[in-house]
Amino acid sequence: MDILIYGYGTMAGAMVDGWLRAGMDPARITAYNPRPKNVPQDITFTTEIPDRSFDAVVLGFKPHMLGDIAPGMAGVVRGGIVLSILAGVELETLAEELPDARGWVRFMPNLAVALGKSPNALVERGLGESDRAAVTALAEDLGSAEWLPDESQFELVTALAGSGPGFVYRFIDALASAASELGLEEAQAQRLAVQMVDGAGALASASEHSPRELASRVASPGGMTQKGLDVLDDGGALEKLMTNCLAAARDRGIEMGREARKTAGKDS
Ligand SMILES: NC(=O)C1=CN([C@@H]2O[C@H](COP(=O)(O)OP(=O)(O)OC[C@H]3O[C@@H](n4cnc5c(N)ncnc54)[C@H](OP(=O)(O)O)[C@@H]3O)[C@@H](O)[C@H]2O)C=CC1
Ligand SMILES: O=C(O)[C@@H]1CCC=N1
Repeated sequence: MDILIYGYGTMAGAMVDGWLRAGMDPARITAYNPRPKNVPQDITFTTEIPDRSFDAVVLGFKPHMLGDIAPGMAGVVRGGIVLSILAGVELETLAEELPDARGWVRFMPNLAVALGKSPNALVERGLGESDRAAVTALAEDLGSAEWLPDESQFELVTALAGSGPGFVYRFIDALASAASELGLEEAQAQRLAVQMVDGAGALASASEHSPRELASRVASPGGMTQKGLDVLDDGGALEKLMTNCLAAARDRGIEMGREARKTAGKDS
């Protein structure tokens, strides 16, 4: 499968890093961006829209740009598979805007693709079995492939797994700032917070126990951790905060989908 990256920004660049890290032949990757970008050696880069089609085309631009950009993409997607990382943009909109493709996939990664550690949410229209297997392999090179049966929860999944690193980074930052506020040297607080989350995440991944169970294993009866957990749990504070956080992100995704349809002239 030869791949065109159409719009080489932060996320698409991280996907290329991940695929190369997983051993993909760089000759399979072409990247188009209207302005020059630093790209890994050995992939092909161009600031001109290629005049041929590709097996798969990753949409790497901003969601609201789809309506303006799609007409110029007919040639590159002809007969291929569209892999859209555009937040909020539905399969229906992709199929209407890029009708020359043979299949459309919403492929929602996060920035950990660069390390092969992203859960990648997937939902498709028009793929046969072998295309689906090929897309699964592309996702697994970047972490894992999580196919969804339909799009109904895709914005929520995007909030959790796509935006999620942003929420975790904010949590790490808050932990470090709090420790620094309470007297620890700032750089050391940040180092400790980052390494702690790294180890805790790895343990949660490897463990047979749920995160809830792991938390109670950390909290020795009558000890320090329980006192801290009591603050987070008071009135369901953390759970309420996270529910509001995910709902706000999800709802923005739904709104962005509407905006993309409007820009594409498909909605009022
Ligand atoms: N950042 C993240 O963690 C995630 C992002 N996404 C999705 O990834 C997409 C890109 O986001 P992100 O990487 O953060 O944003 P960036 O701004 O880094 O990337 C957008 C890219 O689109 C390029 N671009 C601008 N105009 C055009 C055009 N006419 N044709 C082709 N490319 C164009 C930009 O080029 P230039 O810089 O030269 O203007 C830039 O390289 C979004 O749709 C977003 O929803 C999905 C999951 C996670
Ligand atoms: O913030 C955004 O809209 C994109 C989608 C998921 C992560 N970044």
